[in-house]
Amino acid sequence: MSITQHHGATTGTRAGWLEAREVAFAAASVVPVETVPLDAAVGRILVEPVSALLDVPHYASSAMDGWAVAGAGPWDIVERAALRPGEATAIVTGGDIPIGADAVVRSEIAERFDGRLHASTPTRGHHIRPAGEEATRGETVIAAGTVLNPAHVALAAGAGHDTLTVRGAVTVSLALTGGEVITAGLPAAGQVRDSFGPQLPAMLRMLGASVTSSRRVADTIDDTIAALSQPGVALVISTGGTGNSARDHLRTALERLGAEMLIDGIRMRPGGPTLLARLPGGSLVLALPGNPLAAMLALLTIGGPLIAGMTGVALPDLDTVTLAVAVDGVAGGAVLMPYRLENGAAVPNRHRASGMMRGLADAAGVLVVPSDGAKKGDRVTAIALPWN
Ligand SMILES: Nc1nc2c(c(=O)[nH]1)N[C@H]1C(S)=C(S)[C@@H](COP(=O)(O)OP(=O)(O)OC[C@H]3O[C@@H](n4cnc5c(N)ncnc54)[C@H](O)[C@@H]3O)O[C@H]1N2
Ligand code: MOO
Repeated sequence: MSITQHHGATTGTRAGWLEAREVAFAAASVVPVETVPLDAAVGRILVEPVSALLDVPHYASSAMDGWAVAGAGPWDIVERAALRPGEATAIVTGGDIPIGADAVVRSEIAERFDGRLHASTPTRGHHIRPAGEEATRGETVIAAGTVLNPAHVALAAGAGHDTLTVRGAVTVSLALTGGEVITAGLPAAGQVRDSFGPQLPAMLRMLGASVTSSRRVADTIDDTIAALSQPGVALVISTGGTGNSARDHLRTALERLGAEMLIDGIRMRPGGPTLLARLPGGSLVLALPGNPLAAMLALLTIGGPLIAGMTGVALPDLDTVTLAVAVDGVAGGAVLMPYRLENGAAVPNRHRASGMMRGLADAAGVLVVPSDGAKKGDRVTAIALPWN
């Protein structure tokens, strides 16, 4: 196929912007939940509420190094696990409070002489951490749906758990095309520094998926087919090659693999050539355009909903912002514009052409401007950025 031939044209009808989100969300099969050790649960979404398997703490303990005392002082010093009034026994922080003890006296305010312990008599319960102070047995301490942080998994350990059941991890294989792409140093004319290698794994992590493999695809049909059809991979995300030029093999590869086109282009700019396809084995291919901003906006448009669907959580909400200025639309679809906020209202950033990153790098979010544009003061749909 020659590059003068109808490049970027679609074989089917392009999806509307909102429709594309919904199609991507609905296309996803939920990854099965898994039970993982506590340290592997950080960042995952809890499926079942965590309840305390015992009182936390499960026994009354001392909050200080010192003396467990019973009744009023001075006290006879004994070495026993049960005290009678007028007796004291040494105790360390965290130590089990002896039966009959009323309080703990800190070591530095007590004096030992005449074989007895002297200090003013503490109030009942002083420096004793009662059992069940943090949670009682059976009490829910972490709600289902929580994204687990390091404190949550420590809390689960304290509540007696060894593992947690979390939503399945969405894993992604990346297939990056582009013979002109170089990964280090200064590019010569006709070459371009790789935008995707450094940003896609982090971006996908923020959207709730993790990249488990990444390969550079040669400009050949065979290598493209091999990259898209990896056994056991539920989601392949490719970059570039979505056009119809002689060097773009993606569509041909999908056709040869017998893929079902779920989204054959989106009525949006940049990012219009984005594809979503299902291979006969059930795995999904999200094909992002090669232009860096187009790819990021496509990922925000349908990548987020797709990963949410695979994770088994709700379709992400959209924002609405007030425009500080009038903006022009473009016939045929939504225009996505990274914006900044000035006095609480949105102003489109400069440097937002399809191949640029500056506008997005400094953005508060991305406006979704309707094809007929919008006036100053209008409320317009916006996408939040996962790093803001
Ligand atoms: N005749 C037409 N040409 C184009 C059309 C069209 O409708 N008719 N659509 C344009 C649009 S819109 C987009 S978007 C791109 C889609 O291009 P591809 O997905 O085929 O991507 P490539 O051609 O491989 O690359 C496009 C552009 O992106 C650069 N690129 C690719 N990979 C990387 C990377 N890893 N890091 C940085 N930059 C990358 C590549 O060098 C190209 O400049 O097609 C338009 N053309
Ligand atoms: O998706 Mo293309 O510009 O719209 O870059």
